[in-house]
Amino acid sequence: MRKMLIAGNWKMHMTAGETEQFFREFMASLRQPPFREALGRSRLEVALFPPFTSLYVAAFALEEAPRGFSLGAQTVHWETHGAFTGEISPAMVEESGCRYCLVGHSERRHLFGETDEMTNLKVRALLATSLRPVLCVGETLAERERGETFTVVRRQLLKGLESVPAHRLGQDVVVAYEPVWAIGTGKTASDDDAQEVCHFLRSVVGDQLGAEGAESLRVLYGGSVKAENSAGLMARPDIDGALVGGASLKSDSFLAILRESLSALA
Ligand SMILES: O=C(CO)COP(=O)(O)O
Repeated sequence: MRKMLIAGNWKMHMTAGETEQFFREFMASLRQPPFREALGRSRLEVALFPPFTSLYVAAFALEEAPRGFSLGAQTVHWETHGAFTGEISPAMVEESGCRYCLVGHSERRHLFGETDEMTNLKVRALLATSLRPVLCVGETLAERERGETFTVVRRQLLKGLESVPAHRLGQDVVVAYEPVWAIGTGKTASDDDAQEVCHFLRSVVGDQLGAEGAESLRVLYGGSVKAENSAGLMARPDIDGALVGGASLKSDSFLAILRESLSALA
C-alpha cells in the first residue's frame, strides 16, 4: 500500500525566525492524536519544503519529530560543485537534513526557465545521492483549453524521468500533478479531473517504465489544496497525497489539511 504524503511548499516565505515559530506550534500538535498514531503506523508521511535559509532551523526543530516527518528543498543544481553563483548542490541539500527535493515546479519552469532537460539532469543528480526527487508536472490554462493537458504532462513526466531505472521509481521518486491554473488562484481541480490526470500519469509510467514502478509510485495533487477540499481529493484511488502551497504556511491550516486527509484513509 502506498503511504500518503502531505507536503508543504513554502516557496519564498518564512524567515528563519518565522520558521522557528512555526515549528514550535506545529511539533506540539504533531505529537498528539491522531497524528502521532498515523505517523507511527506509517500510513502518513509529512514533509515541509522551507527556503534554503530556513533548512537548518527546521532540521534542528525536527530532531524531536516523530517518525514519518521529513524536510525537502525547493530546487537544486545538478552539478556536484563548481562556479555556479547562487546555486546549491545535491550534497549541500542532503547535508542540511533533507530527504526530498522539488524538481520542475511550474514557478521554476515559467519564471526561471527550467526546461525538461534541466528537470531530468536534476532528477538524476538527486538519485545519485540519498535524496528523492518530487517531479512536478502540470498544464497551463491555455494548454488545458486547447485540449493539450495529457500531451503536456506526459512529455514533462517522461522527459523528467528519462534514463531513470524502473526499480527506482516506486521507492525513490514522487510525482506531483499541479495544474498551473490552480496554483495560488483558489481554483482547485475537481476531484474527478485531478484523479483522471493522476491516473493517467500512473498509467504512462506503467506503459513506458514498468507496471511494478507504476503501482508503487506516489502521485500527489497540488493547486489550492485546503482543509475544505483535501478529504475529497485524498479519497481518490490514484491521488496519494498533496503538495500544498499557501495553506502550509500556518501551522493551523496545515494541520487541518493533515486531519482531513487522514479522514480519507479511515
Ligand atoms: O504550488 C503549489 C505547491 O507547490 C500550490 O500552491 P497553492 O496551494 O498556494 O495553490
